[in-house]
Amino acid sequence: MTPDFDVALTVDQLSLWYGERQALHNINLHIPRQQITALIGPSGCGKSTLLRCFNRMNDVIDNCRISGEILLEQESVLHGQQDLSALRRRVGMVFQRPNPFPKSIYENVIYGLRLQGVRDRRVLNEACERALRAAALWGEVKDHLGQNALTLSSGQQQRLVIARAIAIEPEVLLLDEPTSALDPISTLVIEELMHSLKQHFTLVLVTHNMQQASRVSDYTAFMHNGALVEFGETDRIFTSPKVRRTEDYITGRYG
Ligand SMILES: Nc1ncnc2c1ncn2[C@@H]1O[C@H](COP(=O)(O)OP(=O)(O)OP(=O)(O)O)[C@@H](O)[C@H]1O
Repeated sequence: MTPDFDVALTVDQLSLWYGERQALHNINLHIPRQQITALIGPSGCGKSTLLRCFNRMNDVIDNCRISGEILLEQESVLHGQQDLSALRRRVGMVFQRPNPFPKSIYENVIYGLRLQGVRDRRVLNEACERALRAAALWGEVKDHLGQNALTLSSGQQQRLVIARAIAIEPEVLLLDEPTSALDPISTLVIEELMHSLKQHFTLVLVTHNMQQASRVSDYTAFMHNGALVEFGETDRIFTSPKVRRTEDYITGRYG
């Protein structure tokens, strides 16, 4: 069925196996452009596995086999001529634990641009400021960009990692439980940040936190046992789910 929104990613009959064990079962899903889509579901249901398919992070896992297709703006992600580093420039990722490099704040942010061969100091400085502003960190770090990134608080480190990811202007940003290692205040800061980032990027968020999914996401996909059970606008999923299993999960009856 054609969705009534602009599509950034199309998942078409996607199945995935780790060795003999099937972890994703025939997933069909459209991820809306410049919106936040939350992937929710009980532990082990395949949320992170699906997220990792979007930038082919599963490629490094031995015995991982995939069938079906994912399209990024109509181009094949899984097959075809897609170059992995080009794909990952278009589809950035932020993990559960902040993982800045043991370098200065400045060098962290411009890391991807340096890899791309950008040398012009003015271009790098502007990109650094732009990314830090977009990641709501500029005000806190602008006077000590040379400081080692590991001296920042975890909440600041996570915003720095987001700045690093967006400095190269990806189309899609994948967020795998980005606040689960953070305190409630840092969590709220990142949630507000996600809200502003969707003006420029498509966000896909894996979260265990139902309040977070309902607070920040526009669309929600509920997964169970490797299958997509239900997808729709977040307000609808949380107020009138069509499937009993979704209702049981979001009302805390299991998971
Ligand atoms: N590298 C791997 N090798 C083998 N099996 C894996 C691997 N990664 C995940 N799995 C299995 O695939 C299934 C889905 O895991 P996945 O991490 O995607 O679930 P999840 O919904 O993100 O879970 P959680 O919420 O606990 O992070 C699980 O049964 C898990 O044990």
